[in-house]
Amino acid sequence: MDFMKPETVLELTNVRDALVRMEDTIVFAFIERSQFFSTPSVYTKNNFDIPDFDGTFLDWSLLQIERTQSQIRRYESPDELPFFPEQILSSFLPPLEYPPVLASYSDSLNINDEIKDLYVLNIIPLISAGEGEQPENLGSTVFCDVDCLQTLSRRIHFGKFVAEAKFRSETERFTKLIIDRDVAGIEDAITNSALEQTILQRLVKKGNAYGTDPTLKYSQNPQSKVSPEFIAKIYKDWIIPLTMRVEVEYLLRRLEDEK
Ligand SMILES: O=C(O)C(=O)C[C@]1(C(=O)O)C=C[C@@H](O)C=C1
Repeated sequence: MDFMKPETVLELTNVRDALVRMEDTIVFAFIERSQFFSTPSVYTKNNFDIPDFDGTFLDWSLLQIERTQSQIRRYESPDELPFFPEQILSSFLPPLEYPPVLASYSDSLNINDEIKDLYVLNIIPLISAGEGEQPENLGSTVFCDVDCLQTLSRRIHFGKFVAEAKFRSETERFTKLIIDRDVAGIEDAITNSALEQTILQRLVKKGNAYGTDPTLKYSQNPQSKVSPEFIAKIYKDWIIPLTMRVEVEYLLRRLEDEK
């Protein structure tokens, strides 16, 4: 996929290849986070006395990182969406002129708040080293969280590219479903259960392979760092359903923007 060449972005096979590649990034991000305990103090609002800031240490860190990364043009890329869209900065570098691929309302479809909440509530308990915290690891923990959140956000919002590719290849079918506001029909049209099964099975294999020291492969009991079953569960319960939600929400508005 090359965002300068829209035809490559609108090819569903290319979009799916990118999603497969992101599995690696997500599995490794979870493995990095698994070194640390759950660390509740970084997710508790105003637990630390942060000057001029009302929120959690995670929020503060994420915001500082986004402000820096916005200046190196991270959010000009059509596949990156900030958690704090109102507070990012513009870059001193020349603006990037990507040819538009997605509909004009695409940036306003942003479910990052929801992704952050479910990450803290549901994903951390499954991937962290256990309950509790070590005071010397607050920064390292949050750094891993930012990585996990950015990669989850990119993966889930990639649903927009999936949806655009599907809309263009079956415009008539989707146009009818959109006019009828037929959410169940849209869900049905975008679901590929066989592909989901393949993804979940591959994740268990990746979790095992990436999370285990390869030199211990033939030992009695090589321990994987994050349970491969939990990785598959996180995809099944949250990542895939939210990707589909993004697809549906994107499609429901798609006729506003007939190009
Ligand atoms: O690849 C697709 O067609 C998608 O819609 C993406 C995705 C996923 O999140 O991986 C979501 C729903 C489908 O059932 C299969 C896969």
